[in-house]
Amino acid sequence: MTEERLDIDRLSKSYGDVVALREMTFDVRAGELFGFVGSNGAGKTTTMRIILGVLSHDAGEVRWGGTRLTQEIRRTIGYMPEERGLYPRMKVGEQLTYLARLHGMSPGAARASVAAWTERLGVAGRVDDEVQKLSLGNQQRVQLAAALVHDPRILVLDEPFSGLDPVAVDVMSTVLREKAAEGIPVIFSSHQLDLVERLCDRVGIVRSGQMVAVGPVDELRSTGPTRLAIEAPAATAGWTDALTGVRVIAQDGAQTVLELAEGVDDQTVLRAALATGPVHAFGERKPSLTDLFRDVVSQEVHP
Ligand SMILES: Nc1ncnc2c1ncn2[C@@H]1O[C@H](COP(=O)(O)OP(=O)(O)OP(=O)(O)O)[C@@H](O)[C@H]1O
Repeated sequence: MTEERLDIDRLSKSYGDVVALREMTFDVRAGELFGFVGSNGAGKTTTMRIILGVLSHDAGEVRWGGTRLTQEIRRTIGYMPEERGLYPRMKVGEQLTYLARLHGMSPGAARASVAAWTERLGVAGRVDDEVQKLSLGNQQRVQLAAALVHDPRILVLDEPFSGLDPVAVDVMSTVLREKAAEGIPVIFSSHQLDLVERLCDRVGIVRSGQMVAVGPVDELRSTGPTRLAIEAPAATAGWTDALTGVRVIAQDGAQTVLELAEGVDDQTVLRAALATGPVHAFGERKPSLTDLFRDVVSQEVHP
């Protein structure tokens, strides 16, 4: 396979007795923004660190364009580590130039790239300040600049949105979309599911070190059992009790959200709702990414 695609193929990793990854498998295609989600400890950071080569793994491999990742390919990855990786006492501009040079850029190209990215990310006025003098959000902007400054061919970002104000979230989102539009595969982890749902081409949900659902958000939302949202103001609690294969997911005032088992006829549910009095709304409700995530997490195995 020569397509420019990052293949994460059956990665396994244990830390002593703790199994962090169990044959983690997915791919990130050139030009797509891939959201990597999962509960705390599900294995996202471990996967990303293995992709980067800063952490060893027990089995499996990572390929780029069909070739097992070499150090040379890894040098072309732009990485934003979760623990962040800037030198607190080094000046922003010096640090970014140093990183660009480390990735093989000429002094002139490095300086131009630093100027362009600090401007773009709104920290151009801080290039002569030490990193530790910046607010956390601004440090994060610098951290993104550090991932981008060497013109990477692949972007791997561990929770890039955490702690950012809404304006910075917009800037970060736009930059990531642009990078994907340039044909770069972009993978990022996040717990901000609304944002992931809005931004990503595809999403992967991880549970206990395994990829359990992957695909475009719309596709994932169309899978699974049918859910109905019904607004019946006269209905009292327990109005669905007599219905077989019907589970109440949420009850909020006049609105009830139900999940139907396979083969349950929604018209039977409608008749039951009408038997309670007027029905003001009745329709299918697709789960949000947050709903899907909750479903996945509720099946979590705790070793
Ligand atoms: N250095 C380590 N030593 C021992 N166990 C570790 C180490 N790093 C991670 N783990 C364990 O490996 C598992 C996966 O952790 P990882 O940090 O990859 O999860 P995550 O999905 O990134 O979580 P979060 O959303 O909280 O950042 C967890 O059970 C964690 O406790």
